[in-house]
Amino acid sequence: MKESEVCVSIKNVSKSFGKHQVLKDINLDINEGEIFGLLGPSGAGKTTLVKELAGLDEPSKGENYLFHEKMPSLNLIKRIGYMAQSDALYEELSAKENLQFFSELYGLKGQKQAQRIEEVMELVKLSGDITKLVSNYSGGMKRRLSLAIALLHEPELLILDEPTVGIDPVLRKSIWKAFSDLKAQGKTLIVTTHVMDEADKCDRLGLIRDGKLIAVGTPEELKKQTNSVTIEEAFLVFGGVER
Ligand SMILES: Nc1ncnc2c1ncn2[C@@H]1O[C@H](COP(=O)(O)OP(=O)(O)OP(=O)(O)O)[C@@H](O)[C@H]1O
Repeated sequence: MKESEVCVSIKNVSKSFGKHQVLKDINLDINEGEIFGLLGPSGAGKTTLVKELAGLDEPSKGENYLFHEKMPSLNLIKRIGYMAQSDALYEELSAKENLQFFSELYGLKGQKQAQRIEEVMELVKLSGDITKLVSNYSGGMKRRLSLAIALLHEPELLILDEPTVGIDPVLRKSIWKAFSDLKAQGKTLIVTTHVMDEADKCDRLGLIRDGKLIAVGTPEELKKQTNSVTIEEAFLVFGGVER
């Protein structure tokens, strides 16, 4: 089998906000074509790390490389799709107008734009609500629209911060199916989550606690190494909690 190319390389990354060190010497490679889950409790540093990968923030120490280029880099913007934890949508516009606005930013025009808008809305099951104002969307619908926007320009790397928060289990399942279809097309996905059953669907996981990467491996490896039945249990063992 061909060795997969490294897509994301995090090298000795630390981040402090004032005196508060939020990321502590993180080293991690993520390969092309994998679904990589960043798992950790609230406040562990997941958002801080993915924001850096998306080019929205910079480390205090160390470097992040995407496609062998140091971030932040404007060259890479078109190759990345980023879905933030809080939805960055124009509430006073319809979903369609939001999609058109972001399409223009990515240089998608005319027939191609119309086609992509249709495809992504179909994927997140919002086609029937495309003309509604975003202010009339529910929280879960806004999440799905944000995901649709992140997918518009068919990025090679998707960075998704808690993509399924507020989404019901049936739809969550179809969204995870969409993730594995994207992976099958050769895309790379980085997904932050604190939902343990989602963690099991990732190819590999990075466990983050108090800004430290405490373990990396496939869900099976992590469970085996800790003699655990669930990822939740494995997480606790890696975090030093007595069972
Ligand atoms: N701009 C900022 N200024 C000061 N502190 C910050 C800033 N951004 C994040 N933090 C702090 O960094 C820590 C990590 O936050 P982060 O959002 O990365 O965690 P998280 O793992 O994504 O948590 P959650 O799942 O709740 O989003 C928290 O203590 C947070 O308060």
